[in-house]
Amino acid sequence: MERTGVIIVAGGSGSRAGGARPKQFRFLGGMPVLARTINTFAAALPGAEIVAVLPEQHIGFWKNLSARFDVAEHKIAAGGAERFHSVRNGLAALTSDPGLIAVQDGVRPLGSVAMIRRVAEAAAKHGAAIPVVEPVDSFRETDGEADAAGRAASHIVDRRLLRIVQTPQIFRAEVLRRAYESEYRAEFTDDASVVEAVGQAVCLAEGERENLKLTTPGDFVIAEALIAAREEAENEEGTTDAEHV
Ligand SMILES: Nc1ccn([C@@H]2O[C@H](COP(=O)(O)OP(=O)(O)OP(=O)(O)O)[C@@H](O)[C@H]2O)c(=O)n1
Ligand SMILES: C[C@](O)(CO)[C@H](O)COP(=O)(O)O
Repeated sequence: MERTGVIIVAGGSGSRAGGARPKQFRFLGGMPVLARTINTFAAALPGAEIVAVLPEQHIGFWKNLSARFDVAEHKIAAGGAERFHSVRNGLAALTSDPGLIAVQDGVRPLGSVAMIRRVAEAAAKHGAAIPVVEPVDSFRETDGEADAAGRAASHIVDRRLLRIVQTPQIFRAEVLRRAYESEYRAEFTDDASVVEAVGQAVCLAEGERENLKLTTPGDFVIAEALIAAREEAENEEGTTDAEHV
């Protein structure tokens, strides 16, 4: 596997999840969310340089918290105003000049080692790859603002054409670095949108439905249940599942 740098963006405030501290520091199955994410990447991509991007005001807190757990080696960088700026700060903190760079949401702790390696292999082959899953709901696009009664005209969207986008999003290093020289635009909600804006085609790799982004309080309930089910399955087998850390 080509040498890979990993930027784990955890510089957000977690406003939709609520809680006393940003969601990346909350506990899941007895361990901080961010520690789980870091350890999964260390297992998937041995020897990778990992940078965790954190809200500046929580860097000291994370250093104390992570010292209490077995967390893989990682550097720390300060976050920016938007996810885009946090990725840019993470890029500046990578020192090992890797061939590939993976960008991962710190709050997606449940993806498997196999999936991460699958996306990395696709990126090495095509220059840019992201994990996606097929939606299971129906979608409507609204045609404008809702009226005073809350009614908006809308039309059905063909969901067979849609994919739900996840992370890690992995790119040839020079492609990602060049793309992040762009000015920030509000439609840059992920890294694929940034690299596409400079002309790079993005390969879609198979994601995982369980690769949840912890966004709202209910997501934590689902994630706890998934972790408990995995641990139970591992105990029943009497082995350690190397697929999930
Ligand atoms: N300025 C920002 C904003 C987001 N992120 C990170 O990007 C990932 C995905 O973002 P999201 O789930 O939207 O996290 P928050 O921005 O923290 O959540 P919210 O929008 O609810 O405040 C998270 O790991 C988050 O910490 C970041 O590094 N820097
Ligand atoms: C990067 C991402 O997780 C891909 O699905 C997503 O776009 C992040 O969105 P958010 O606005 O930061 O929640």
